[in-house]
Amino acid sequence: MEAVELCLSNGTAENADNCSIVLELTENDPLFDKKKKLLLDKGFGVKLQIYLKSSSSLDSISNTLERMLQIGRIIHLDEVELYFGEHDTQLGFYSTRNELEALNSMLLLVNNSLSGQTYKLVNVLQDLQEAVIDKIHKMGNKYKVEMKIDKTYIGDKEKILVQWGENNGVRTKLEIACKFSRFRTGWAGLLGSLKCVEGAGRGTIAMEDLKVGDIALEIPVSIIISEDIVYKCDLYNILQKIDGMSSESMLLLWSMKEKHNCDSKFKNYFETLPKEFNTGLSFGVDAIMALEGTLLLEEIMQAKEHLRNQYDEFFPALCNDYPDIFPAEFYTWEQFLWACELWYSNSMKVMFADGKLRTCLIPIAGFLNHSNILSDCGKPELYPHIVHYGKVDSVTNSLKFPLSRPCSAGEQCCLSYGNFSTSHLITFYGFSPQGDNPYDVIPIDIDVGQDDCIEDCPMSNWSTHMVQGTWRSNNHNIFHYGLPTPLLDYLRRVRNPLQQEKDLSQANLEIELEVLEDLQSTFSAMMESLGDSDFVDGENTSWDVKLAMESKDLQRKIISSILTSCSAGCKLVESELSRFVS
Ligand SMILES: C[S@@+](CC[C@H](N)C(=O)[O-])C[C@H]1O[C@@H](n2cnc3c(N)ncnc32)[C@H](O)[C@@H]1O
Repeated sequence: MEAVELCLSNGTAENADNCSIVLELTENDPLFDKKKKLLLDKGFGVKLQIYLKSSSSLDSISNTLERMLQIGRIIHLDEVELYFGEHDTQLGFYSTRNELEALNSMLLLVNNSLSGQTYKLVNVLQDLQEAVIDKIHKMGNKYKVEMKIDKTYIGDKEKILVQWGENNGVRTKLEIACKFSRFRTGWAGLLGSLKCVEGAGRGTIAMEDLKVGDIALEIPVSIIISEDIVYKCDLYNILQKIDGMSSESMLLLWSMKEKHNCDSKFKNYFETLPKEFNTGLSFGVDAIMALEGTLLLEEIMQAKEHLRNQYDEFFPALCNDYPDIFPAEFYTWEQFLWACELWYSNSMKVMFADGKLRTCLIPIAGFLNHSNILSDCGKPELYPHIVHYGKVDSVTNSLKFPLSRPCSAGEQCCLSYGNFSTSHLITFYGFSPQGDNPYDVIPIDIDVGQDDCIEDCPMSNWSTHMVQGTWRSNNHNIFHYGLPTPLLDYLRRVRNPLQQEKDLSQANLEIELEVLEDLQSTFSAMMESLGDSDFVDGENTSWDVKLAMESKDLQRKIISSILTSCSAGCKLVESELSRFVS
């Protein structure tokens, strides 16, 4: 899971009747040039100082917020959103994830500006704060999810862990549910749509109505499992002498032994962990065979090879040299894989008070599931309740999980593990999100040399190119075809480096045809390598083969959409070209 960092900075009070808030795109943003270009195109700079007067009316506050939001959205775009570059012109935003992050950054800026202001300015800032929260609420009404939980399913081990946590200073407004189903209300509810979540295992449910800013969960640093724990144990003296031994590897080896330790401080935590994680790293032979030709197969094989090399580096040497400290029965390849799956699927990156980022296991917080919601139009969305987490509060020496959007009593409270593709989620977390995931992209292997870069045009300079299902695009017109502009522009430039205007000249149209035919042949070959569609017999198919086939079908669906768009595009271009012939 990834921590989210803010890249906006806030300003200071100007005088008793004015204050300003500064929004800034920081230069260490890896997408700085591209975002800067977009900001300039929209008439903004990379730094914008917004002035608020104590006499500001509600209308002017609302306009100010809209302006701040336009900048905030661009600052919070991720690589995929920036590459595919389209935003929903009807709704006026890019994605629920982006909107939620932009709104919450605004809220943080306003909250920070509130301290130390004069009475009059506090009123204006509070109006702005309310306007932001109102926008967050309005977004949420469309996606209201209700959870049906059967409390008899709450397990004893989970109850004991929560009790242990509370005795050690954990504060929680969430309870653990072991089995639940959910159905959507709101527009979708009116349509009578019923959605069950299957296979998400345990999750966290709000015990009361939680507002934006409420702390859903607070974990003291003393019960967070981080590298500091290893430094205090008997393994450390040996591990520290091994060249290239990272703190992550030490933690893996520590957890393989600690789970057998009856006197462990974390015994209650280990008791709640599954015996098997069922991620892509545990796929059996049938599932691997079913994956032939897929990106998921590549991802799983690469990850497994890396882990196998790591295992072979340490074992059996450590068991042979120090059998008392590394008993062979605790350090089998299967146990190593279990520990890797634990750390991949349950760890979070945490910034500690000393400014160091450490990968940690966090008891109780480990029950938080990844947000995955279907919007009213059936589009799956990343819409987490908790966005900004992962930084230790140095005053309380605890990790807090504040709400970025409301969560009603009885609703599942989720965070985001990151903007991951389905193949990544299957490989490292063992699940495939519902419906169509915006991060399901197929990278295109083009060797983009330095000479190909256009210095003044950051939006055209991408070191990697990719495609996604063309059903996600709103623009299937000539010169677009539902395909990403950076890719099309790159392929056009390869054919004619001097092309400037996208007009309907014969030379341009001929290039369009070549580009589309080129893409068609690349993707036809990719489709062929996937073979025919497989039949899934729901009841008799194992979990891994089911996931493998789902993932293969998804890849087929994306490729098929590209082929359909290329062929529709060719027809459009040919029809324009026929004017020249006649
Ligand atoms: C950090 S744990 C969350 C708690 C977990 N559900 C449990 O029972 O221990 C991560 C695991 O939860 C499951 N999970 C999380 N979010 C999910 C989702 N949106 N859909 C399906 N499974 C999910 C996956 O198995 C994932 O590896």
